[in-house]
Amino acid sequence: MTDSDTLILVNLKAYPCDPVEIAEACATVADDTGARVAVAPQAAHLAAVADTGVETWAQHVSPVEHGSHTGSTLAEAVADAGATGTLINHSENRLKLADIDASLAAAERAGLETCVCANNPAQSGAAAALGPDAVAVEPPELIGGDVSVASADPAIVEDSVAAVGAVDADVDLFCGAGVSTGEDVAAAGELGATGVLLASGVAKADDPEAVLRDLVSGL
Ligand SMILES: O=C(CO)COP(=O)(O)O
Repeated sequence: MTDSDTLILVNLKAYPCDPVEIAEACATVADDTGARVAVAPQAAHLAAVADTGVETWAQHVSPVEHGSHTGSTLAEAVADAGATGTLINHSENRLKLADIDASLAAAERAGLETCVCANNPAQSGAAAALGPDAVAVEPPELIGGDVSVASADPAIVEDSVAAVGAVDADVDLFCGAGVSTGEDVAAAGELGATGVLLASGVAKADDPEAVLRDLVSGL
């Protein structure tokens, strides 16, 4: 990857890390290098993370509007807290097809950038048909592991790029699972991805800033 628009999205999931410390490291590395680095914390930490100045994403928005929806993650509330984008249908928070569509509508209503996650090329193409800004292919069996999707299963990335491009050339294809080094980022770019999603490589690191500097070296 050589494009500074390429996204490195750090999903903090529910890891026991300090979201503000990681957000500050991401903001520092983004400022120093011009790389696009974003953080997706727990919903309750969105405002604190956004206050660091880093690009902030939600991990999920619910397929609802304002109203009687206890326990939901309202897209407008996420945007008010400072998020500018959201994941939808992450492998660890799968939705029904109609709910992916309604979550996309909610995110668009709130002005959020959208990335729908998928397991494989067929799902990637189907997700692209719903018109998100991006689709992220993340093979569930590689999530949380040490081997990056781009080296363990390059065909899944290339085939997802093709599947998404065949449906809608305006939809970006990101990839994720096991990404933790600049080499992994470079390999993903060579396969046609314009962004990477990663979690454990940064959230579990002793020195998140050092990992981030290595990651952006692959752009
Ligand atoms: O699920 C992921 C990002 O959304 C990937 O997680 P890991 O980077 O821990 O494999």
